Amino acid sequence: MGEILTAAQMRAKENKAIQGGFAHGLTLMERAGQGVVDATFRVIGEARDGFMSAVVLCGPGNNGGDGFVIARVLHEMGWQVQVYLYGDAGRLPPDARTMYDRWVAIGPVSPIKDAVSGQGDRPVLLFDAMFGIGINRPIPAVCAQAFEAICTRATGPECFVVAVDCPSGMDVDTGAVLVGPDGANTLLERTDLCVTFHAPKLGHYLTEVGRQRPAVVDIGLRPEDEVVTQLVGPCGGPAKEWLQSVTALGAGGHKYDRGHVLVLGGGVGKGGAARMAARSALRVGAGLVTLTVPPEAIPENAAQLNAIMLRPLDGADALREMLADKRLSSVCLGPGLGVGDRTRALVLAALEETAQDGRRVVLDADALGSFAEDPQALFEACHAGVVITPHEGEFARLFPDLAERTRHSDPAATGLGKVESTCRAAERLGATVLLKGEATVLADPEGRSMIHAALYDRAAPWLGTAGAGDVLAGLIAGLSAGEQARTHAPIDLAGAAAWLHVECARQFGPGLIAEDLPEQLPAVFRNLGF
Ligand SMILES: NC(=O)C1=CN([C@@H]2O[C@H](COP(=O)(O)OP(=O)(O)OC[C@H]3O[C@@H](n4cnc5c(N)ncnc54)[C@H](O)[C@@H]3O)[C@@H](O)[C@H]2O)[C@@H](O)CC1
Ligand SMILES: [K+]
Repeated sequence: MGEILTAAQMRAKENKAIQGGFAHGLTLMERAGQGVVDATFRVIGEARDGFMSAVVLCGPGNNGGDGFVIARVLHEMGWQVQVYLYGDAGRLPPDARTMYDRWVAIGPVSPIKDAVSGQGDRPVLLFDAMFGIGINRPIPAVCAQAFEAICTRATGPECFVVAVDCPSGMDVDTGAVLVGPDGANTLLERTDLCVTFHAPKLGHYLTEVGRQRPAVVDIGLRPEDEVVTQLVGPCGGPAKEWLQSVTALGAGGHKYDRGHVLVLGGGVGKGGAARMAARSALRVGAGLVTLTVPPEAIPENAAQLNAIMLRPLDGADALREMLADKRLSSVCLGPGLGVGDRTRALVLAALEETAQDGRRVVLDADALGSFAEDPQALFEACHAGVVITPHEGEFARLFPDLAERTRHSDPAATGLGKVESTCRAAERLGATVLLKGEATVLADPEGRSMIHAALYDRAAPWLGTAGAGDVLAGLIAGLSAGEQARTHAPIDLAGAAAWLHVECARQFGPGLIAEDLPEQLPAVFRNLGF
């Protein structure tokens, strides 16, 4: 899994390298600027004769410093480069000032307001080096206007927009674009490629910044030595190797080694969600799956199930008795269970029975909805083996204060990014939280956090379909049941489930309905080389 940083972590890393004497700020900036140019040409290919024009928009901080390096590197390659600066050159920070001086020995710098008229030809390349990780308020209107005016100049080729570190105005911790009262910021939507340094930042995987994943330039900083957020996935290596340890599939062995999942289902006519969860648990590798439902719902379920076993369940006491059998190695509650007292009692019974031995419990949908009036009761009962899988609405009902502060558009000092609020929720709960979305965020009470982004080359918008969440809950329960699960933290299993969920959707393609997801798993595993 790859590592992703907050702005503060990136700054700390740079400061440590510079103060520790491992790197000079100017060297880092030189590598950053050169790296942006290299990454750009890797994507667009070599320049076409006669169309070698670029514009670099530089800001008042070190992001602007990168811009002056970019301008110089392009000039040395024979490009015609126009450079615009927002702010006063006399107030640039020292490294950026040095890079400015090196550029002005080569070519002119115009004030950014000169670009607002839209005169001149559109350049082939437009570099946004106005603001990077140092932005703390919306970008000045003149910067947004100059950018837009260049993109919409009347003549010239379509320009390819490169965001240096991030589209200016993006808060890299939350992925939110800071927009002032005086205008729009079109930088995010117009960005073709974002090139960042050392490691992606959270915002790059909470929001799409460009038409493909951001390019990451190695500027010579050391790898992470502290806990940082991880990006779920095989991260360059073969997916099979990564999944082999997390799933029970590599193990072979007896069905009992692959665990026994208990899924609780709802009443008559409400059984589809739990059946999909159960089927997903079985397909993803659990050895056995039992669905347990109110006695009156047995005939309906019996008519639908074959490989999945079926047992009647009267209520919470009966569930306690059932869970006294420790061979039931993970439990999934919520899909189609119904909101209300019965579900509350079932959840509390399951949590109590599993608290001592750390058996894994997945709580989704109605299992969470049943605690909307009294989240504290859920917090008190949860233990480290639990994974909750709320969507944003369910999250807001359990953690109203955190949700309020996470509203995407709120860049105020009290705002929280999705990652930070999920971490706080996990801490409060004492259990793992998987907050669903295009960018799914996971956090556990040990302080680990992950993002699983269904963005860029892993976008699967058709996954937003009824019942997809029930499948995800079943996948997590299925991965949590086997012997192998004992050596993995719940967050790692939940992350792998989220990855497989999206992989199924991507391999199936548009037209997908939730039932297709577990049926796609065999092809997914086969294509991965299992
Ligand atoms: N030596 C280093 O520290 C390196 C820094 N790098 C670059 O430096 C960037 C961070 O540099 P900085 O910390 O200087 O921050 P930025 O260049 O992102 O911008 C901060 C500057 O803009 C001002 N500012 C913020 N919001 C503003 C607004 N709305 N209106 C007007 N001014 C505003 C701040 O007061 C500050 O002067 C990174 O994103 C990266 O591009 C890279 O060159 C790698 C090496
Ligand atoms: K930028």
